[in-house]
Amino acid sequence: MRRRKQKEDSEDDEEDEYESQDFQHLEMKEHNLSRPLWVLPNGHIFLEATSQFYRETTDFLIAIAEPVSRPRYIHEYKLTSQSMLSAVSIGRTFNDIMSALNLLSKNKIDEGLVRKIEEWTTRQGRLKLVLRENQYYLESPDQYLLHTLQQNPTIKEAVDRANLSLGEGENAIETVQVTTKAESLFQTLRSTIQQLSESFPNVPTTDPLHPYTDDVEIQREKAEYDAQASLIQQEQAQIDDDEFIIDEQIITFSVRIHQEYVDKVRQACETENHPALQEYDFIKDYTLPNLGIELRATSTLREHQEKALGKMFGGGRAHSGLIVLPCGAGKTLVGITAASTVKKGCIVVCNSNTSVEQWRHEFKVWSTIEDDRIISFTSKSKSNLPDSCVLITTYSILTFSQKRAQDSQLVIDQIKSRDWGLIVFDEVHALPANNFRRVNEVIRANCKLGLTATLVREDKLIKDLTFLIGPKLYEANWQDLQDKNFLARVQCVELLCPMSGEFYAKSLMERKRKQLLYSVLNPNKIQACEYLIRFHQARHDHILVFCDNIFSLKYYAGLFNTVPIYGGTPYNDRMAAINAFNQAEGTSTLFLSQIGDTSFDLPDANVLIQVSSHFGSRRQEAQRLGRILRPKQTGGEFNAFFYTLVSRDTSEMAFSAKRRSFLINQGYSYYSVDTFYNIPLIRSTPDIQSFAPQMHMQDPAERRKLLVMVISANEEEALEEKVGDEGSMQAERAERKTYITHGDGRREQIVPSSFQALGGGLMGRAKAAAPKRTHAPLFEQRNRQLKKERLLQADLRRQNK
Ligand SMILES: Nc1ncnc2c1ncn2[C@@H]1O[C@H](COP(=O)(O)OP(=O)(O)OP(=O)(O)O)[C@@H](O)[C@H]1O
Repeated sequence: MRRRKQKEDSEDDEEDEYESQDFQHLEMKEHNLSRPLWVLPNGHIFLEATSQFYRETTDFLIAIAEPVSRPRYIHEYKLTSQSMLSAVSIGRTFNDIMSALNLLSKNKIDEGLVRKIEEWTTRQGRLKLVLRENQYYLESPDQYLLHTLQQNPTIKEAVDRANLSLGEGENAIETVQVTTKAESLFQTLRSTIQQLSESFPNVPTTDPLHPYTDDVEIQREKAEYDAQASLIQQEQAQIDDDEFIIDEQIITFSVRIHQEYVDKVRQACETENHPALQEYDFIKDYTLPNLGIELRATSTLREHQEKALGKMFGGGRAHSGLIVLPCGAGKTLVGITAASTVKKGCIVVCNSNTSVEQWRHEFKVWSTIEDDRIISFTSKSKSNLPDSCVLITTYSILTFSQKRAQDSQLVIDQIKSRDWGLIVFDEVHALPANNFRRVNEVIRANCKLGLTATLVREDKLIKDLTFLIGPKLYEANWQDLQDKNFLARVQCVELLCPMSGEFYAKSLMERKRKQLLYSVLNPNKIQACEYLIRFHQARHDHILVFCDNIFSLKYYAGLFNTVPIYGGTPYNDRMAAINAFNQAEGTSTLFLSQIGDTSFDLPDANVLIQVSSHFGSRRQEAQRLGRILRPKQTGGEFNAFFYTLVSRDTSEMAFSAKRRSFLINQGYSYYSVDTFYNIPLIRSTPDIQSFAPQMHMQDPAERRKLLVMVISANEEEALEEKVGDEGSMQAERAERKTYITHGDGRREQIVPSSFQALGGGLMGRAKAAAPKRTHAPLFEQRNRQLKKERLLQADLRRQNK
């Protein structure tokens, strides 16, 4: 595990790699001033965010390319094989893409890149695995490809089995479906280019971001810009004529495959280098019973939610894939709308019991579904399934591999015995791929939707998601949502705290793992943290303090007489603290371990201070930022504050730089300051020092006491808390033991204290409840520490004299 973590941290993602090349000799096109894109031969695309065509061009780029970095003025995207798969899955074709790119690019597009795009789009887009009228088909416009694929033994077997099960008079192998080319092209490119043409006459003059001012020279340039815009408009009209008004026919061939082979056939197509996109023709599904669910008349989708769902349901079929929206942008409503559109049995899988309850609540708020049609299946709640329902459960329940409680097993058997219209994977990025495979084994779902805030994962397992669920269908731009007030406006600050001399000196004598404790409990960092807490308390803010190391978390929380929230916090204490935080009228402060990264709903939090974190994890940084992203009604330029406290000259500095990179690429700017007086918000606030005299760590005796405590801590105490599925599984195990069967067959539930210690079935680690293992190396280590402690005490006594 440890080794894996290190691997995650050391690995650099492909996103980070950037080939530096000389692009001075790009051939510029006519009217390049008003075209918004630079398309480089290496597939990187740069968008001028100041362009009048910014909005439409962004929609187009999001559909065909991976966002690399989107700061305020210039956005960078990258064309990749995966992004092309996503583009093809939502109906883009090579011609669509090239027409739009040629129109929008300032420079002529490199021939090599054009060939690459052609290869990506034609190879990947040619095959679909379609569920139509309750039969599975491999579908392609390329008849030869379908024949070739049938040479693969698995696909051949799947086709042969399907033929065996055909009824008399049914058509044998291939069927033909016809659509017009004009129709399909119209549906795709039209939306992009027509929107562009509509916006051409409106050259902005008052846009503050726009580079044009009153200067005479600039006015001349602007006139030229206007003239170019109308020329491009004509060019666009020309494209309409050439590309759209062709009433040609596209013929689609399909071959039927047996239902039992669906996953194997997908795998085989992948191996043959022709990944099959999954589509579900839910309108023509007459086998699965319908589910009575509609969105309420009062539920109005936001623009980004509509766009995401538009991609999922393009062409009247449901496309399996991933939707990426930042925390707080309304993924839950996207999932609920998808369920209300498909109107068949739906499973939602989330990562904690708390999330299960939240989803249940939101289904009731946004949709008309009857109460008895929403079933929560957790370690605490189990019931029989009606013929069609929304089932909300957790990953750990579905993937639990040991013997289950009898009533759990009954529910699992019911889940396995039927087909589901839709499965929604919440927080899809957080789970290992083998868990998804296990979920796939348990559930047969016709369409799969993965929801996530970030597709960043240090271990590259994210690529497996494309295979297991489907390509990315939509990814929102964080800054755009912030500008529209759908997200809070966050100021990010990294505060560098010098290591206090005695802590630094002693930490050098320790092994790497233990050094972490010295950096987290660095008295200067504690002071900075306390200062920020007191400052924001005075503003009546809702403050979250994150610390992944439990030993330190307890210390920080202790300074404020607060209960720390981590895996070992008893369930009732935990919920009481969270409820108090959410209901507080004035200020409130919560100290959390990494179980707070995703598990709890804390909508009012607007300040986050992290004193320790999981190495260089960009995903955790993004998740944590998400904790304060819920839109806020108040505030000036910024209404949420994200602080990372870093001990100078320690490994924390390198990790911090890596953690920030994801958010910087989302357009957030970080202030790095070396004293809290330089934090912009604090500098502009009067009376900033008024509470300084009451603060901890001013008395040398208190610092020494802390130093002794850190020295005497053992290495295990320097470790992070381990959270995730494991905790929930342990809860499930504990839960199994909580039943006794009486002589008359009656079962009675008992809640043992260890179960309480686990947090009553929520996330958390049994570590706190489990007895500590004792063995020789630990004794030796302890002895070494005692010796060090005695030496230090003597040292301190000498200094005091
Ligand atoms: N279309 C909408 N209209 C009004 N409110 C909305 C809409 N969509 C979402 N919200 C509200 O925005 C808030 C955040 O939504 P939600 O919890 O679904 O976000 P999320 O993306 O799942 O965030 P997280 O990852 O933090 O759970 C909720 O209070 C939700 O009710």
